Amino acid sequence: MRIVLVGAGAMGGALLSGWVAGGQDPADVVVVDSYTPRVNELVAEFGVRGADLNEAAEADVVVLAVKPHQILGVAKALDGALRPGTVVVSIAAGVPLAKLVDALPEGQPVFRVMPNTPALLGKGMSGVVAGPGTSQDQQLMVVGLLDAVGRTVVIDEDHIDALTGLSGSGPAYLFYVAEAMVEAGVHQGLTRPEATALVNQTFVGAAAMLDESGDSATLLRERVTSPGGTTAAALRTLDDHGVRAALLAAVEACVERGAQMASDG
Ligand SMILES: NC(=O)C1=CN([C@@H]2O[C@H](COP(=O)(O)OP(=O)(O)OC[C@H]3O[C@@H](n4cnc5c(N)ncnc54)[C@H](O)[C@@H]3O)[C@@H](O)[C@H]2O)C=CC1
Ligand SMILES: O=C(O)[C@@H]1CCC=N1
Repeated sequence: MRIVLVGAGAMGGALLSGWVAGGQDPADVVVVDSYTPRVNELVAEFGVRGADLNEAAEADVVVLAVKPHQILGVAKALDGALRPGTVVVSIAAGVPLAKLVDALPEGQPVFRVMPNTPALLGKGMSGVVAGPGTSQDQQLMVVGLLDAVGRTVVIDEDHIDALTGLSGSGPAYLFYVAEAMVEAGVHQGLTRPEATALVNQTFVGAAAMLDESGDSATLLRERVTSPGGTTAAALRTLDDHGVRAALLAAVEACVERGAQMASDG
C-alpha cells in the first residue's frame, strides 16, 4: 500500500513505526512534516521518503496526523494533489467528518479514525468511522491499515468521542496510574528502578490476564482480593479517595472536550 503520512509527531510516528514493523514496505511510505529534522530522523530510522503534499497524487491513502486545529488547513492544501479515488484518513480528535468533507475536494473518500500510541508496538486500538459515500473496499483498506498496528472496531461517529475517552486517551490514564504507583513504592523505601520494574511487570501481567483469560476485570480483581487481606484494605482506600468516581469523571471530561473541539471554529 502506498501511504502518505502528513504529520509525523507522537501519533503519526507511532503508526509509521508499527506499519514498518508489521511488514509495510518503507519505500512506499512518504512522510510530510513541516519540521524537517523530524522527517530526516524518520528517513534515517525507517528508510521512508520525505516529500511534500504533491506526493499525495501517488498515494492509495493519505493519513492526516497533524493537530486538530491544523487539519482542515492541510486538507484544503491537498486540493489539486489528490486523485479522485485517493482515500483520506483523519486521526484528529474532535474534528467531525462533515468538516473534513467540506475541506476536501467534492466526493473525496474520507474516514475518521481514532488510534492510540500502543500502535507503535503493534498493540494499538483504533476506531474507524466511514465517511459519506465510501465503499466497502475502501473501508476494508482503512481497517487493514489499522489492523496492521493492532485491533480495530468500526463505529458510528456518535460514539467516536466515547471511544477516545477509553482507548484514544486511555493509555495516558494507565501511565498516570503507573507513575503514581512507582512514586508510592519510593515512599515505601524501594529504589526507583526497583519500583519501576515491579510496576511495569505488574501492568504487563495484568494486561495479559485481561486479554487472554476471557475473565472480566471484576473477576480478576476479586481473585487478588483475599477476604480481610491486604488488597481489600488497599481497594477500600481507593474507594474512600473516590478513584472510581474520578475515572468516570475523567472519561466524561474527555468526551466533553471532544465535543467542544468539534464545535470550535
Ligand atoms: N498522541 C496521541 O496519543 C493521539 C493523537 N491523535 C491525534 O493525532 C494528531 C497528532 O497528534 P500528536 O501526534 O500527539 O501531535 P504532535 O504535535 O506530536 O504531531 C504533530 C506533527 O504535525 C507536524 N505538522 C504541523 N503542521 C504541519 C503541516 N502543516 N504539515 C505537515 N506537518 C505538520 C508537526 O511538526 C508534528 O510533527 C492530533 O490530531 C491528535 O488529535 C489521535 C489519537 C491519539
Ligand atoms: O489528547 C489528545 O487530544 C489526543 C487525542 C487522543 C489522545 N491524544
